[in-house]
Amino acid sequence: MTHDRFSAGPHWLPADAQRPHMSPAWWRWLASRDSLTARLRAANPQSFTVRLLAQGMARPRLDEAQALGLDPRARIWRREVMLMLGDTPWVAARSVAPLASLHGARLQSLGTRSLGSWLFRQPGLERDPIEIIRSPTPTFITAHGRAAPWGRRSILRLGRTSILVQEFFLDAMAADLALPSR
Ligand SMILES: C=C(O[C@@H]1C=C(C(=O)O)C=C[C@H]1O)C(=O)O
Repeated sequence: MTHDRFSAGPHWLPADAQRPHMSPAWWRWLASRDSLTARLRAANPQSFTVRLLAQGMARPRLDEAQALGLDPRARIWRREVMLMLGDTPWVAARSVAPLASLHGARLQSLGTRSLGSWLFRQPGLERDPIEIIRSPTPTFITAHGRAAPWGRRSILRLGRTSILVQEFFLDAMAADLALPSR
């Protein structure tokens, strides 16, 4: 099975290394360590929904395997969603977890409930440092919208379960929030 690739532009960099290249408005979205779902719901409670694009076993992308310290041939669980405000996709998210680390975490049964709304309720949740990428173009979002200038990722840890959560902000969100071009 070929690895899913995307032209990632420069590599994932620590948030602080990218901070000088972005506006404060983008920094507030990219660097927040709380739940993105909660922030989107606050932006428009009535119309936030999760559209499930794909979920199940797969092979990691090379950058995902490297972030999770996995052999690229390892099988992982992956979930791809669009976070919607009304009919508009604002964020494309791809979350990846090593199968061996799931330990019964009820990720498969999430459906269109937000991963974050479950994760951030778990006691003892830990979040690794956030990394940011400039101009990502992950293939799974091309049919649903154009990526805005930034994407972010971090590993969320719950006991022995590690989930690499990647969020790619879309142009429509930038337009709706009148966010600057970078
Ligand atoms: C991690 C969070 O959950 C959000 C919801 C996701 C989902 O439902 O698959 C994936 C990533 C996040 O954008 C969050 O709310 O911060």
